[in-house]
Amino acid sequence: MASSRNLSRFWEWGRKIICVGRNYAEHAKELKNEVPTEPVLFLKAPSAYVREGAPVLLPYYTNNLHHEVELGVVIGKGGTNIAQSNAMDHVEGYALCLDMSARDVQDQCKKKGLPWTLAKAFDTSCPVSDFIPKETIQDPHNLKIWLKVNDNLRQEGHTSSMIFSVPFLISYISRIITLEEGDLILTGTPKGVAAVGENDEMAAGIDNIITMKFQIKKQLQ
Ligand SMILES: O=C(O)/C=C/C(=O)CC(=O)C(=O)O
Ligand SMILES: [Mg+2]
Repeated sequence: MASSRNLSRFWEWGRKIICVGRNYAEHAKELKNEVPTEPVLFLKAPSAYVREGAPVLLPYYTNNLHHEVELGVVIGKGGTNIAQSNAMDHVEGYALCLDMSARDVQDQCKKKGLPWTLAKAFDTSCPVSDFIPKETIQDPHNLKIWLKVNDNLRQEGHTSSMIFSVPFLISYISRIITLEEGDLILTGTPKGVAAVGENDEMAAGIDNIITMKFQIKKQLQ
């Protein structure tokens, strides 16, 4: 699945960030949501990307910014109506990702029936690790992902607990939104989401494959 351009800096491509919500039953339950029978999808803007060394911003309009650690899937070969049986041929690699979420804003949006854009798609809402080549991960459904805040473990989950598998998600999404080279799919977070505040340090990892660290800073108005 050779790509025409190097995807090891996929965040520079400006392509879509497609997020799957409520893909772990324990997380759906901790936020008092029903366990879904179909994937819940939303989007982040490419300006949501942030890399280690730069801060994750605490938006001025939230009092409850949550961390969500997630496995990201980097698309190498685009397509529409991709069959589940071929879906993994469209994967170039993976990344460890955070889906930073302004939970109070999201709750308000849910109450008012409004989209989640303010809660989920703001600048720096998608911290990402280095690119992980596909060959490094034999099975994306056999990984432990974790997140600590100031050295305290907050989230530890196993990707075997995903409700919808990576091939299913690729196939499902591609029937609605054409997938393109450089797109990133966030596959949902396990339980343990909680608030972070100014100057907190988040560290996250996938097994012994990758780790990353980010600090929270207040957004200047
Ligand atoms: O439904 C809610 O209240 C919240 C859902 C999410 O934030 C979904 C995710 O982003 C996720 O499960 O990873
Ligand atoms: Mg999420």
